[in-house]
Amino acid sequence: MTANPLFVGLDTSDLGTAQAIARAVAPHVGGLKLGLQFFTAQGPEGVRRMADLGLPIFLDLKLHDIPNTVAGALHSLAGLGLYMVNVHAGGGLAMMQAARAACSPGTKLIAVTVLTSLDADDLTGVGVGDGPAAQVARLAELTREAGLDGVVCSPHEVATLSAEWPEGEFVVPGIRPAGAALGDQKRVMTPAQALAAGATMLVIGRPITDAADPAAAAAAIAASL
Ligand SMILES: O=C(O)c1cc(=O)[nH]c(=O)n1[C@@H]1O[C@H](COP(=O)(O)O)[C@@H](O)[C@H]1O
Repeated sequence: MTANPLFVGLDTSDLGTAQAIARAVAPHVGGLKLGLQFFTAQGPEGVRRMADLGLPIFLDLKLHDIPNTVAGALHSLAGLGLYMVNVHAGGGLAMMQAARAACSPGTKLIAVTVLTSLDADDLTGVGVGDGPAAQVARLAELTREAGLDGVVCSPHEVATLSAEWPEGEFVVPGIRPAGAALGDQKRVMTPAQALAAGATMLVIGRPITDAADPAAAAAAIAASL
């Protein structure tokens, strides 16, 4: 874990916006998380520009494809000096093993278990009848077997998982300060609750980026930990 576990999620298509928020919150966060919206608009060059700010970068592309394609994508990312990248654990053991082999040695590789925007009803809709906790546990076990560094899970599962996998990385989105708008998130807790439950990284986007004063919002969250 980096010294400060708070990574700000910069979900914007605009490089200038991402740079401005990153500069404002830099004193209060441990790193930057760039995702699909940023990458589809700005590509690897945009990632390099963000890395110029000097903070660790978690590139959240949630890769999920056949093993050969995922491995190829990870080879393409080599050279960006990333702190962390992710794949979907639902891609299966062989895909995760191929990802492990292709990922740069200095980059942490983690797997998304069950998205924090899904609840038990949503899982039933995709054929998983026994709820988020059971599905997260199954996928975390598969992730560990594949030799990855850890998982993305919601704050609701992290206590059980971190007790069973003490050296694992537990990246936890679905974080909402008390009273904050949920948006599309369904399995949530506050930053302090998620950290106490065992998260090694907190990913927080809109509660910081949509605030009138992102620096103050990030500072308040950091102070609450
Ligand atoms: O892998 C992720 O980062 C991720 C996994 C997950 O299950 N849920 C989830 O919200 N995320 C990401 O975490 C960020 C959360 O953003 P906010 O909901 O705005 O705090 C977004 O950039 C999501 O893409």
